[in-house]
Amino acid sequence: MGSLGVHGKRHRVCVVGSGNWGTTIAKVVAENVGEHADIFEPEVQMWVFEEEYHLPSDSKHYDAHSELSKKPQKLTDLINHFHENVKYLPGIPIPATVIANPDIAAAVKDATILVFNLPHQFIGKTCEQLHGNIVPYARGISCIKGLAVSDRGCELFSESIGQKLNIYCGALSGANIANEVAQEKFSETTVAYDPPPMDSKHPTPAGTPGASPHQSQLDLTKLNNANPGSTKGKKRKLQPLPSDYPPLNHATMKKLFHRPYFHVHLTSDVAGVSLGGALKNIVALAAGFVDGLGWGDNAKAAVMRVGILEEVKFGKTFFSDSPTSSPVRTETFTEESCGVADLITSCSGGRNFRCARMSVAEKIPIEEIEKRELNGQKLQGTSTAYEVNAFLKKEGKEKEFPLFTAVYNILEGKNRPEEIPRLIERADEEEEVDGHT
Ligand SMILES: NC(=O)c1ccc[n+]([C@@H]2O[C@H](COP(=O)([O-])OP(=O)(O)OC[C@H]3O[C@@H](n4cnc5c(N)ncnc54)[C@H](O)[C@@H]3O)[C@@H](O)[C@H]2O)c1
Ligand SMILES: O=P(O)(O)OC[C@H](O)CO
Repeated sequence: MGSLGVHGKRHRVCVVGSGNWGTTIAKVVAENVGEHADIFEPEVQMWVFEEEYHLPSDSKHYDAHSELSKKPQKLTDLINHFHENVKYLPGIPIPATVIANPDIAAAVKDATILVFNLPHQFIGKTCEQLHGNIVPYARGISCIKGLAVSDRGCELFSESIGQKLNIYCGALSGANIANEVAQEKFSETTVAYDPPPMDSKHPTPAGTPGASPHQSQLDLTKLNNANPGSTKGKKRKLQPLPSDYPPLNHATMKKLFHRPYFHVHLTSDVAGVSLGGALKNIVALAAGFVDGLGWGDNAKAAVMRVGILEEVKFGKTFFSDSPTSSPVRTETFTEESCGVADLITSCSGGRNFRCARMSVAEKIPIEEIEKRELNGQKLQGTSTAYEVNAFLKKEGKEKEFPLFTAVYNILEGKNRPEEIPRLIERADEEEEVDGHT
């Protein structure tokens, strides 16, 4: 079972969610905890939103004589029997140390590291179920690509999870199409982790990359800040991690997520990492729309160019003074996997891109394509486009984000994909052209 090293206790990890990416990350984490038995418990719990699943006859596990194949079975039973998520990540073996658990309270029991990985529309309800069931000194990492928009404003999921559960939560995001990572094809990712220093016996020295201006604070008390893109919550104090656990710092996070085929870069820019992952899904829809028209790579490059600029502008406008993490850095979008690299991969082969392309090419609503093509997986771009638009409207800034606004209006049927060039045309150039005519 491994040695305890110099610390009395080891971290127990639970992955909250078990979809296409949730299962992939559970695989990554399980491989790593097995290699770092002095830091982590060897078993990884994976909470599964239980459902019945009937093995398709083309599954390699299908056996006409087996009870498991004759009728629908609980997905958790199938995952634990075959060590494969036969519905959401078929064909990929996962370590036997990943335990699929339908009971959320049991799955998170005693877990000191909670990895949140489920479609963003389900996180609110899931946090309600978690409330009161986690250890108070647990720490989180959100792998969710989306934003929590409410009448309180626009929050990062790392912030909203942190608020709801009174824990610190960082973020993981990158150019990471799940199936490629699951097949161990080389990818990079970005992990943002910027907790108060009490968890780390070796905090990042101030003034060095990865250091945070907030590392001298033990509590997250600036939460009534006037920044519209920040959490406007109640004051809260974090529970320190007991000293008999290994420290939870950048080095530990790297040991948890880094694989030879999945390279992790650590940063403290939680807002930048989260925003890159959420907003690129809107841009991927736009790329799919123009591709669905048959317009080719130049058109796609044009929407990607405008898209990355709107991502940075959104971050700078609304998250320049995040109370719970360092200010957004432009470099996070340009230099890290979670920025332009994720935009490129998502606009090449992501689900949002592919479904938007089919929707335009076949003239079928994207929700129908999602149901037909994704076997229960969820698009994040469509709801994010609506949520971001509601927030921009409230802030009176729709016109300042023409691509995000165009995607929303196309989904709403108020504009057509063919209008994208006009909708994203730069105002100054329109004036110059007018002046010459
Ligand atoms: N799939 C990818 O390639 C990928 C890569 C990186 C990041 N992400 C992000 O990771 C997050 C999770 O995506 P995913 O691909 O794992 O999910 P997914 O798209 O495969 O969604 C299916 C999951 O949703 C769950 N679900 C359905 N109804 C539910 C409910 N009512 N409550 C709770 N869960 C419910 C299902 O059980 C299943 O686990 C998303 O924010 C996504 O953007 C996905
Ligand atoms: O398939 P998508 O569009 O949800 O994108 C998947 C990942 O986010 C790509 O990094």
